[in-house]
Amino acid sequence: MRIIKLNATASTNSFLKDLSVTTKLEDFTVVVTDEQSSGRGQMNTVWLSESHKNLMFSVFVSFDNFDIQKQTYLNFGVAVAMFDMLNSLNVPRLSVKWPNDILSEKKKVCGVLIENILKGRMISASIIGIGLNVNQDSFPDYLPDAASLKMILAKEFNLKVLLNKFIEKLEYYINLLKNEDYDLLEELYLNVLHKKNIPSMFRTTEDVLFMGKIIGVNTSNGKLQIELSDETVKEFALKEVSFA
Ligand SMILES: O=C(O)CCCC[C@@H]1SC[C@@H]2NC(=O)N[C@@H]21
Repeated sequence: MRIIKLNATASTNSFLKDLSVTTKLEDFTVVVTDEQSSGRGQMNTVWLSESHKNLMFSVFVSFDNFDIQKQTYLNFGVAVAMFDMLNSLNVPRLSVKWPNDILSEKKKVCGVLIENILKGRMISASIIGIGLNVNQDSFPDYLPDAASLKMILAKEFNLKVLLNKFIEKLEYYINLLKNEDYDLLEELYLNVLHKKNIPSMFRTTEDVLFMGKIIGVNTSNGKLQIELSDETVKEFALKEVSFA
């Protein structure tokens, strides 16, 4: 593992992606920063994080023969790695909200943005971007569902120690992925999936409300599978559905 420590950058994902174009990177090269001016989230959202208080980093992982159709398993591995690391710190009531938000006490403590470098139908490398809310004291009112580890556990954490612990876990789960241990990755992910098998109210993008329960994820397209009251199963892509 090689760690590149920056004081400030626009986005660690962008920095690492640019670096990978000009430099041959070894697996688990990490770019971590104290401050991000254009942190990016999923679906073109903005990732806001107080400088020096939280972890903002990206990890480079290359693949020999990794079909883009299997990328859901990479998502499983990254989410489970973060769950596992936080669980080892006794962070309470942890779950993974599909696809890869990590919740504690129903609040989001970590977001993941995976960006792939493609060669045809194959993923030649992935940039795994992680924003982990660690020592921030509060979040603005417009982010009512966000929290930090400090807000939940009432103590501060050393950022470097957490980063090292996570990379150790990530190496383990990426190994499972490279060994094509797909069923195990799916099982581990489904075991910690938020609201799995619990009847819940959902809202579609068209503002339609419906009852259903999450039963799994379609591993070939990454969509969330929700079983409706009449036992039919519907699949939803990111942003097509949310909890009501
Ligand atoms: O929940 C999300 O929408 C994903 C957030 C990912 C944020 C991290 S912070 C480090 C890395 N660099 C970025 O620009 N984004 C990711």
